[in-house]
Parts: sequence; structure tokens; C-alpha cells
Amino acid sequence: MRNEQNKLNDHLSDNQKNEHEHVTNQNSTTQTTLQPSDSTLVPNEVTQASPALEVMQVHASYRERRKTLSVLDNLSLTVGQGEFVAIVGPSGCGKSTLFHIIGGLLKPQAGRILMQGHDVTGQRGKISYMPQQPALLPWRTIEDNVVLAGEVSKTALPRPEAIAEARNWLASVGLAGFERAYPHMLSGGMQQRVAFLRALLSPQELMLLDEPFSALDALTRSDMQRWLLEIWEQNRRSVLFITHNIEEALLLADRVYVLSNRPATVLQEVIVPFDRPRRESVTEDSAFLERKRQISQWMREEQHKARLSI
Ligand SMILES: Nc1ncnc2c1ncn2[C@@H]1O[C@H](COP(=O)(O)OP(=O)(O)OP(=O)(O)O)[C@@H](O)[C@H]1O
Repeated sequence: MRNEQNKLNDHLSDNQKNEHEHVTNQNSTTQTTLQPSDSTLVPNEVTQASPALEVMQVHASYRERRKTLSVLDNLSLTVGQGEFVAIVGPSGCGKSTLFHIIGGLLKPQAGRILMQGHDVTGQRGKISYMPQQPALLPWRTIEDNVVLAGEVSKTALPRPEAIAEARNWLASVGLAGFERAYPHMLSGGMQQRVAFLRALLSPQELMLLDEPFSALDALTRSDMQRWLLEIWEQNRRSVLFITHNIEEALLLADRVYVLSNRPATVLQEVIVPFDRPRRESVTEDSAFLERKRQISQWMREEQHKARLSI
């Protein structure tokens, strides 16, 4: 692993090397910077600068028929205010379980979830969520689907204002004219735009996006990535994004966490050094390609370990 890290370092310019100081192996004894792995269970003082999300030393397991399946092991990570963070990890390593814990649907056996410095472990309603499938309500019009999350919030806008806001947003994402349509009348990509708007207009600061483009064909997915970049860069919400696609993670995110096999822990953390606004051409940059190659290798090593342990 050290060799790989050194090769990567040799390849990078001085500027990029500074960034690379932040590429850390959280299991290694030569671990450099970055809080998550050495954070303690004492919450930070609550300040304006408190991260949008701190996952602190979370352990989780499922119990089935007297067997215990350990899924998350001492997993720590953060999402700063207005930061876009991606998670990549082997299939079945525990990514969705982590989202369920952050969303308060499951309680971890140990560890805590903090949002803006407040302990919200096991509390629901603190995040907005966009799942793999758009999950729009088929009996509601597109604009009624967009305003849905706002309706159940205490800080909801009066309906006429909420609808006007939804219509403006729908126009800005190329869906003018579809406000009164029903979900089945839209393509998969269009439905995902609506699901994203619904999450974006929810009052919660933190958005969890769970492989939102995995069900789309390659072309639509690429369109959606470009679209998401633009919309996010205008709004800068705090985002935690699960994807199996390494290129997608590097294109969209400010940082990428690479998870290990189950029970998942943070294997690596990669700072993505490219400026915003970021455009698709960044995927041809040598520093981008090197990071992509390095993450792919880490993932392959995890796959190999998983095969050996069967
Ligand atoms: N409710 C449950 N009861 C028992 N085991 C579960 C439950 N939910 C998930 N698991 C198991 O926990 C492990 C982690 O599942 P999880 O869905 O969190 O992984 P994932 O990384 O999101 O998977 P994928 O990459 O395939 O989406 C898997 O082995 C899964 O079979």
C-alpha cells in the first residue's frame, strides 16, 4: 500500500501533493491528518462551523436466528457545511445500513450521529433522502410531489408560495410544462430530477443520496451528473452520496471515503482537488485519472480479500 501511495505522490504536482497530504490510510500507523478516525466520543463544541454531519465510531450488526452479522465497525466520517462527500465501497459492505443509521431508522450498537454538533442518534426527520428509485407518489402531480417534504415540515411555506417555488425549480431543471403531469408520464431521468428537487426543497440541511443514478442508462446518467453538478454548485447543500461508480464520485465530490468489506470501516479518504465550478472535462485530467486508478486498485484489493475469506 505504501508503494502505491508513493507512486501516486510522485505523479502529482507540488500543489496536488499538498492536497495529497490529505489522502490518508485510516488503518495505517503512518496516518496523517483528518479527524474522523481519531475523533473521540466527546462532541465538538457546537459552533457555526460544526460539521453538517459527524458519524462517530459507529458499530452496527444485525441479529438473525441467534447469529450476529457485524456490518459497521468503528466507522467515523464527517460532512462539512456545504460539502459534497461521496462514499464508495464493496457491494454489501453496509452503505445502506449506514444511511439508515444516519436517518435514524436504525440505532447503532455503539457510536453516535451528530448534526451541526447536536447528538441526533436514533432521531428521524433530520435528513432529506433521495433513494435509488425516484419513489414519487403516483397519485400526486409532479408539483405536488416536489412540495411533499415541505408540507410535513413545521416551517412549511403556505401552499401557493410552495407551489410557485416548485414551479420555478421545475422550470430551471427543464421540466416546465410537466407541473401538472403525473409521475408515469415522465422518463426515468425526469423522475429522478423531481426526486432530487423534492430532497433539495426539504427543510433539512443534510441530503443523503443513495445511488440516485444507478437505475439509469449510461447516457442519461451522464446527463444527470452534469445537471446535479450545476444545481449543487448553485445551492451548496451538505451532501452525502453513495455510488458504486468511482468516476462519478470523483467528478461530483469534494471528498471520497472508500469503505472496506463488511464489517465496513473507512479504508481511505481522498480529497478531490478540482476547482468549482467543475465540468466533465476534469475526468481527462491526469490527477483525476490517477485517483481513479488508485481507488479502483483499493477496491480490487478489497474484492480479493473478500474472495480469500469465503
Ligand atoms: N434488515 C437486515 N437484516 C439482516 N441483515 C441485513 C439487513 N439489512 C441488510 N443486511 C445485511 O447487511 C449487510 C449490509 O447490507 P447493506 O444493504 O447495508 O449493504 P450495501 O453496502 O448498501 O449493499 P449494496 O452495495 O449491495 O447496495 C448485507 O450482508 C445484508 O445482507
